[in-house]
Parts: sequence; structure tokens; C-alpha cells
Amino acid sequence: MGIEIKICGLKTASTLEAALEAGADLVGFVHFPKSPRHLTVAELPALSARVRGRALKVALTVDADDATLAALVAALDPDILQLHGKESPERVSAIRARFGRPVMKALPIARREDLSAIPAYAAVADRLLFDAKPAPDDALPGGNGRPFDWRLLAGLDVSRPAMLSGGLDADNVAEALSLARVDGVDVSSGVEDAPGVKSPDKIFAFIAAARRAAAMKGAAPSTASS
Ligand SMILES: O=C(O)c1ccccc1N[C@@H]1O[C@H](COP(=O)(O)O)[C@@H](O)[C@H]1O
Repeated sequence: MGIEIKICGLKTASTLEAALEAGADLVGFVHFPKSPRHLTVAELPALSARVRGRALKVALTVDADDATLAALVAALDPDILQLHGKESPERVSAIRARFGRPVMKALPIARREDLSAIPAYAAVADRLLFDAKPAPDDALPGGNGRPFDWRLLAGLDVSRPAMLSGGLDADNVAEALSLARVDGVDVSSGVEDAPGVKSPDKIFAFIAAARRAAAMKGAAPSTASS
């Protein structure tokens, strides 16, 4: 079974290179001033040029307005817009139509009831991303290194490609993939030495562990018919 791997919150040319060399399928750039991974619009073109088709570029925003999204689209030319705020299904649909880019909507998950939002977003987004719901005292809506109960996604059956994020790292990604039925994984904090400081070694270790786990999953005998 192949999976997609996204390394998010890349800020420097050297860590972006590490993610690309390690085989990341998607690379994420955060534009959210409260984040330690925030990049200004002016910083994006140079990073964008380094990607050159080696991975999909993802622009991560949180409840951004149209002017901000327009500036990001012009500076990064993203393949995907990741919406990580409280964007309604109507807003997701409007962004997708206005900017003509595939949209990945992040959904915060803590309990089974949180899955009830899936149908409305699956109807308008190209992809879904299941992330841990932030705690009330978390400063960020994501990127907190917080996992959730991956068993909630065990029987997941959505009509869109789905990624898992929240507190993943090289040590737990195999367990996460063994429990959640998803098409990919997304990591930020788990490949850092400090908030906003990516570690090339951890990026390589994470991607190797995720690929190994996906291969094991593909090789495991199916229990579906028993
Ligand atoms: O990374 C950030 O700073 C960030 C800020 C605002 C919203 C989302 C953010 N990151 C995304 O959060 C998840 C989980 O990250 P982590 O591995 O638990 O740190 C991931 O999708 C990041 O793309």
C-alpha cells in the first residue's frame, strides 16, 4: 500500500532540500503569523523555485481572507491550499472556485462526534486532513504536536483522499497507520528539534518509518473477509 507523506512547516532551503531528498510527496509552507513556522509572502518564491515539481507545494492558512490567499497563490503557486481554520463548507467551496486550486480542509478530531463534519466537507473539498482538536489553551489550531485516538479513523470511508496529522513522529507513525484508514500522513512538530526548527535527521527518519509501515500494511494478509 502506498501512502502520501507531507512534511509541513518548512522554513529554510536546507530543510526543504532534506524533505525533498528524503522523498516527501507534499511539502507545506505555513502563512499564519502566530505560528513559529510562519513565512512571509516575500519568503515564498525562493522556496517555491526549489521544489520544481519534485513534490506538491501546499500553502497552509488559517481563516485567511481573499487578499491574503491571492498573495500566497501568486508567491508560491501552490498545488494545494490547506485550510486549517474554522472555514465553513461554503467558504471552502468559494475559495476553491475563486482560486482554481485543489483544497485540503483540516478537520479537528477529539471524539467520534467530530466525524459528523466529514460529509459536508467531503462534498466541497478535494482532500481532507484529520488533525487533533487543539486544547483550549493551545495557541495554534494545529502544529501542536498533539495526537488523538487514531482508532476513531479505523473504519474511515470517505470519498476523498484523507491524511492524518497531529503528534506524529518516527516512533509512532507505524502504529498510527496500523489503526487509521488513511491515504497519507502529515507531520510538523515531530520532525523538529524546537518549535519551527526542522531536523533533517528527523525528516529522513520519519519518511523511512512511514514508508516501512505502509509497506508492512500492504504486505499484511487482509482480514476483511474473515
Ligand atoms: O504548523 C503550524 O504551525 C500550524 C499552524 C496553524 C495551523 C496548522 C499548523 N500545522 C499543521 O498542524 C498539523 C499537525 O502538526 P503537528 O505534527 O502535530 O505539529 C499538521 O497538519 C500541520 O500541517
